[in-house]
Amino acid sequence: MEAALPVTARNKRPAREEAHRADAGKKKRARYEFDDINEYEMLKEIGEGAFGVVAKARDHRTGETVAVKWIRGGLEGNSDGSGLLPAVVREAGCLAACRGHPGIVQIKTVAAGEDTAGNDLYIVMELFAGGATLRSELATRGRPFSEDEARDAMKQLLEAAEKLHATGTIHRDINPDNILAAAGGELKLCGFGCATPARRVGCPEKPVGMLQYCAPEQLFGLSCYGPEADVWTLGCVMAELLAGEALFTATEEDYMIAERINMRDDIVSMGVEAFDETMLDHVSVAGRELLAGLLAFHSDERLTAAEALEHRWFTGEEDEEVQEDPPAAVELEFPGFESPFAAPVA
Ligand SMILES: Nc1ncnc2c1ncn2[C@@H]1O[C@H](COP(=O)(O)OP(=O)(O)OP(=O)(O)O)[C@@H](O)[C@H]1O
Repeated sequence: MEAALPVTARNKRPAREEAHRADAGKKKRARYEFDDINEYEMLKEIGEGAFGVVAKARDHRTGETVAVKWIRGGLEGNSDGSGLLPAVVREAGCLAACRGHPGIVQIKTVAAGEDTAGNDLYIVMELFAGGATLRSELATRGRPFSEDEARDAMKQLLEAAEKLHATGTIHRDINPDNILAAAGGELKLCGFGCATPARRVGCPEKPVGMLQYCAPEQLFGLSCYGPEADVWTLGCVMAELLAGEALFTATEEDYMIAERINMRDDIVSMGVEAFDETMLDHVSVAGRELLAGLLAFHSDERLTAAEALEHRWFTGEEDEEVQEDPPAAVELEFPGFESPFAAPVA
């Protein structure tokens, strides 16, 4: 950790209300209404984000305990959309659009402080008690989720994704580190730093988010992708919950080497080859069928979050159907590679 969060005193100065944007050397002013970070007393660091730490804090005005995500240099932005400010505005905007949904961490406000650290911004959120993530939860258990537990978790996550996608946003960095987990099984999606309005065209060529969870269309470097990319990552999360291990295990270095020598096919194949098919043998036919729908190689064949929630793995409509008409083996088509889900139907 490079620096500790500043412990602020109450009401040192009024809130900063103006952000400065550099525009080809000359300054432009963009007006944002920010809360005053000096109204919050930082109590304890509870997590680390890409641009600063997340801390438990108290709002002096209300006495409420909140989570404050510190974004170093958050006020810096350029007119071409680069820099952190546009990203913070996107993150805060995505969170604000999802306000009220129980599966998404709730934003309260964005704060700045003239006298704390020049260009820094702070996203103030509801505090999700416990500080555990799905990653730490899996590590603590030391065993996979049962199918019922995985169903409960995936329902919450798919409902959160359904809401997010309905607002026209993609998260692009769903992975077990960005899913907060409470002891009772309640989950909340966080880590919206890569979130962006869902666009079919104009996404950056380089994949964002953790590469092991990136959809094939991102890994292939396509510049057009949408909410289907989040659905793929949710498929990776579902497989990880049921297997107790990550689905794709190629390292960032493996991916980088493959990318550098322009072997984009290898980028995906490395992940698939690293996957041990037997890890999901115990999963029901309906569960494997849903996984295949979430992990459809071609994005236009992938289920949407809303469609996935209608799947019989959730609705429980499978038993009669299975007895009357057993479904064919669930297969995933990875061009050129054997399907990891071609296990025989139980
Ligand atoms: N509202 C919250 N309540 C409790 N803990 C939180 C909250 N938000 C984040 N955390 C903790 O802080 C960690 C980092 O969260 P953050 O949102 O910064 O994710 P990130 O993905 O690292 O950041 P970024 O989205 O900027 O890349 C989380 O893994 C979690 O442990």
